[in-house]
Amino acid sequence: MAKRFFALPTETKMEIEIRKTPNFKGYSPLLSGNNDPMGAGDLQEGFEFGWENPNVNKNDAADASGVMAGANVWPSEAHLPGFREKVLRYYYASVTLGKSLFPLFALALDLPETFFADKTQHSAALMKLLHYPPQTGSIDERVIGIGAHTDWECFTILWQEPGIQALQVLNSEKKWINAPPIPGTLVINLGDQFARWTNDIFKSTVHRAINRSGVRRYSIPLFFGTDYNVELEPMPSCVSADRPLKYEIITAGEYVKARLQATYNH
Ligand SMILES: O=C(O)CCC(=O)C(=O)O
Ligand SMILES: [Fe+2]
Repeated sequence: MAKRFFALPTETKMEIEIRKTPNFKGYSPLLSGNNDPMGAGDLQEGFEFGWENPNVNKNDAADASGVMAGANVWPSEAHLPGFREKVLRYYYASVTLGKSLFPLFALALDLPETFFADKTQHSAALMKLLHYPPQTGSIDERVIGIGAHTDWECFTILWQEPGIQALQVLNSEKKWINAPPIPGTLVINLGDQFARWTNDIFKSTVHRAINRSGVRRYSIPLFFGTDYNVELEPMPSCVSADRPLKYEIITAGEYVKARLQATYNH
C-alpha cells in the first residue's frame, strides 16, 4: 500500500500536503522535513496520520481535542481504492501492540503495571509511511534519509523493509552501529517522552537512516506517546539530589507539536 501511495503523481500527493492540513497530517515531500538541525533536509517522503475512531466515519472529537487536534487526510478512493481501510487496519493492530507494551515499561520502572493506563486512554499514536529513494554517487552527509534525531513520544514501533540496511543507532560510545531489519521482528526505540518521565533513566535513542542500497526503501514507524493533555512530570523516584530535574514540565501534546513545527518549518 505504501508503495502504491508513493507511486502516485506528485500533484496528487501534494493535494494532501501536511502544510495544508491541521497539525501536520498528510503528505510530506522529499526534503520538506529536517530532523537534524545541522542537516540540510531529509531525503525521504512521508504520509502521516493519527488516531481516528474506527466505528464512525469521522474523527472522534474527544480523541482529537487540544493542541494536536486535527483530522487525518487521505488520498481519494478513486486514486487509491482500499488504501485508508488497509492502512488503518495495520495502524489499529500496531496501537494494540503499543498499548500492551506500556505495562512492561511500568514494571521495568518499579511502578504498578497500570501506571500508564489512565495516561494512554486516547491512543496518541502517529503513524508514518516512509519512502527513501536510494542515494547513489557521492553522498553529502548533510542530506541523508533522515538525519540524526531522537523520537518524541514514549516509544516507537518501527517496521523496516526486509533485506535493506539503512537504520543506524548511536551507541553509548558515540559510534554509529547498524540496526538491520531482522525478519519477523519490529524495532522498538525509546523516545523523549519517556526520557522526560524518567528524568533520563530511560534514554531516548539517537538514530538516523541512510539508504545506500541502490533500491527504494520503505519503513513504517508508529510513534506512541501519552495522551496529549498529560504533563510529562518525572516520577519522584527518578529525581534526587544526584539526579536533579533535567527538563521543564510541559504536556505531551505541546512537546510533540513544538517538535513537529521545528522539523517542518525549517
Ligand atoms: O526509516 C527508519 O528506519 C527510521 C525512521 C525514523 O527514525 C523516524 O521517522 O523517526
Ligand atoms: Fe526516528
